[in-house]
Amino acid sequence: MSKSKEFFQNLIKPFKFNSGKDRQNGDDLQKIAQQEQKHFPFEILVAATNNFHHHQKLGEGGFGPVYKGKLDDGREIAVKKLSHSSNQGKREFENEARLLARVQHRNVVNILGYCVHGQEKLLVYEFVTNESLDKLLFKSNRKSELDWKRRHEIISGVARGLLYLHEDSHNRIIHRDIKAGNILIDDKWIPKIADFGMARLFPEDQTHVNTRVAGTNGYMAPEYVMNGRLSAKADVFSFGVVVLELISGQKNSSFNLDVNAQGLLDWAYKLYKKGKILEFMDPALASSAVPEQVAACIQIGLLCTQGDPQLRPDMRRVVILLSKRPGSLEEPTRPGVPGTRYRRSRRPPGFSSSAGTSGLSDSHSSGSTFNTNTASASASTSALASPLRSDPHGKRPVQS
Ligand SMILES: Nc1ncnc2c1ncn2[C@@H]1O[C@H](COP(=O)(O)OP(=O)(O)OP(=O)(O)O)[C@@H](O)[C@H]1O
Repeated sequence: MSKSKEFFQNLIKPFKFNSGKDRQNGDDLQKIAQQEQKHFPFEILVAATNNFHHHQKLGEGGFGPVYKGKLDDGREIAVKKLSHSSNQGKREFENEARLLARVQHRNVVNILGYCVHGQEKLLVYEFVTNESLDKLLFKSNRKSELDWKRRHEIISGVARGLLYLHEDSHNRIIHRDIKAGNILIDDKWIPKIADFGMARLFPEDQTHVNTRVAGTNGYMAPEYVMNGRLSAKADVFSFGVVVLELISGQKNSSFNLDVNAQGLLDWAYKLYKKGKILEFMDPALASSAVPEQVAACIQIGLLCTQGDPQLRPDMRRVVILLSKRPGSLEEPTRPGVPGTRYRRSRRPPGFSSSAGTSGLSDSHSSGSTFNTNTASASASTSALASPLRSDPHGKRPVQS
């Protein structure tokens, strides 16, 4: 081969594939290489977010602020700066973040990587274009875009994502905080579960297992609230609440449609018992609903929110039930009462106990679903004897 020809062949080599198989191998290798590239240099994130400019801020949740960013290659990202209350060491954080970045499913928000910079710990997510489900359903004028087909697909997608987290990912992941606000919707209306793995990144200390990472009012399974018993069935309960919210268009924690019902779940159960289940449906669904599908999904929501965790189906069964013809579903028993839980944080200096205790009965009390017995049980079983203060984000009451 002449020198000039050899030079030309070498030049085009990276772009040349002999067969489809070669191309696929090339693509696969590139994918693997990309997946292994989990660490993001801090400067890249600074550049991507315009130095974490407040205009780039998407919001701030219980674990810290989230910023929108754009990488040099054009990819849009969401960067979560974890709050300093995560006392995890650098090595431990990196290990966990690397594991979490391997969690990949079309119904789970992908973690692209992580960054540690001094005290700062950051997680880099794929950016999900549309709003979160709670904004679409409860806070915007876009609710009409959620017709029955979309709501049904969201229910099925979240069920599959949760099944993956519970059973199919390399590590069994219990989410702990399934709620409409943690379901992001992409531009194709595909639901993606956000905020998984926080329990791993914010580990508990020996004496207060299960108390720092708490769920959100109106979604937490009673057994988790009462005695900190956390299992995949607690996620199933929260999933059931999301299903019932999605079908009724009502937020559980502020439900007030029926004074005779203790809350959204109780309302659904009563209507079910009276054979009037379709009255539970959001009137906005009237023109798009498939009545037997709606009735089946409400029944599945009720099965998931049963008080006894043993009776709740696991997510594998839920996925099967969602694809089944209605009529062959089990009879749900009475739903559990979701409750409020308190998480620990460091006591601020000079914090008075009388100020804190008001947290027990304040606006975090989950509306009509809050149960004071639950609060006291929670207080006695989860080392909650010390004072309480409000979560700055108004969602999770925090124990001081
Ligand atoms: N990957 C993402 N793509 C697009 N927006 C995101 C992404 N992750 C988070 N957000 C947005 O950032 C904001 C803050 O999210 P975050 O999950 O931290 O808190 P939250 O859901 O508001 O509260 P909580 O911590 O109680 O769950 C929300 O508006 C959320 O929709």
